[in-house]
This record gives sequence, structure tokens and C-alpha cells, in this order.
Amino acid sequence: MTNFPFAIVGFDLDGTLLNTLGDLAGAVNYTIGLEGRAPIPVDEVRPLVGGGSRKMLAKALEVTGGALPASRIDELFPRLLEYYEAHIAIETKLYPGGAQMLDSLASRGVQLALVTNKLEHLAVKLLGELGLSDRFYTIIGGDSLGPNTAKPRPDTLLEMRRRGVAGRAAYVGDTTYDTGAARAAGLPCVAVSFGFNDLPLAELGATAVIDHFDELIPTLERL
Ligand SMILES: O=C(O)COP(=O)(O)O
Ligand SMILES: [Mg+2]
Repeated sequence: MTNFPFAIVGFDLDGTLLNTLGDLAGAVNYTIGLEGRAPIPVDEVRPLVGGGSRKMLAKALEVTGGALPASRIDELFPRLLEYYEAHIAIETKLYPGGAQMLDSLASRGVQLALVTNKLEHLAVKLLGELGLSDRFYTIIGGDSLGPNTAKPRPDTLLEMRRRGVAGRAAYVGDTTYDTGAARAAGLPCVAVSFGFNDLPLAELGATAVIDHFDELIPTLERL
């Protein structure tokens, strides 16, 4: 056994472990194009991500000509999911240092979890395509536990703890959905500055902020 202070470390997916921006932008632009809307530059898709892909679609419509009624979003959303599923790992990759950091945590005996607002089947597919599935003892999505359980609700993080070993847990994320869920679940949250931060870093409410995955283990050791 090592003296590492956490038994479980959970990771958010979009904008934290993986840079999914290019493929999310591809899917959202395809979908709003069906409605005659002009594509959104990739960088401007960043602040739309975090609350799940339906929210991303609704916000994308808002900023390209106006909100649409929920009934129309209900029709468009399956098209987005279909397109994204078929183009899920074209540009998506781990942020720098990610693989090494996961190896280092695993070598310290830490259990790794993946807790995302993405739909579970999409998270499972994406991690599988990138060869990352086996690293996680559990993959929990925004829909895994039923309605109204996605972050910033604490439910998915509490479930992560239930499914894992006893001991301290920490969460790593990039948005207020993550810091809010961690706070509600009573866990420290390390925010990554390179993700899809929806507020300035100082306002995210994170326990600590890192600029590179090299900093994660030393940061966790200080918490
Ligand atoms: O799908 C989203 O909007 C967010 O997904 P995440 O929780 O992995 O950041
Ligand atoms: Mg995220």
C-alpha cells in the first residue's frame, strides 16, 4: 500500500480527460444546419458544453438565431446523437499527460472512475474507441441513474463512491457542473484550466486548479 491520500479519483470526460471539442462542434453544427442555422466556430462551442448534449444543442440554437420550442429540440436531438455517435472519435484525444497521469494513479493503487454528463452509451463508446475503458472501475453517465441526477446534482458522484472501495474520494472536472456536484457530494474538486470552463477559474468553486495533468498527483497529495 502507498500513502496516497485518495482511494478513488473520479474524472469528468468532456473538457477534462478528453478534448472532445472538435467532434462535439461537428455534431452540433451538423444539427443546427438542419434548421438552416450557420455553423458556430469551434471555439465558441466550448462554453456550450457541460450540461449534457441536449443543453448544448438548445444553447447553440439560442446563439445562432433564437431558441426553439422544446418540441422541435426533441426532434433535432436524436439527429445530433446519431451524427455524434458515428463521428465520436475523429478529433477527440486525451489532454497532454493524461495517459501517464492515469498510469501513475493506478500504480499508487487508486481506483479510477469516469463520471460524465454525457449519455452513458456515448461515454462507453468513446472510451472504448480510445482504448481507455479498462482503466475505470465504473463509467457513470448523465442518464445512468435516471432523470434529474446529472451534475450538478450529487447523485452520480455518490454512486461512484458506492460502487468503489471505502476511503477518501476526489473529483476532477472543468465546469461549475463538476464543482457543484462535488460540493454537494462532499468531495474536493480539482479543476483543469485547459477545459471548457464556463466561469473564470477563480469563480468555478474548485478546491484547486491545475494547468497540466503533471500537476494532478502533487496537487491531490496536498489536499
Ligand atoms: O456532455 C456534456 O455536456 C458534458 O459532459 P462532461 O460531464 O463529461 O463534461
Ligand atoms: Mg466537462
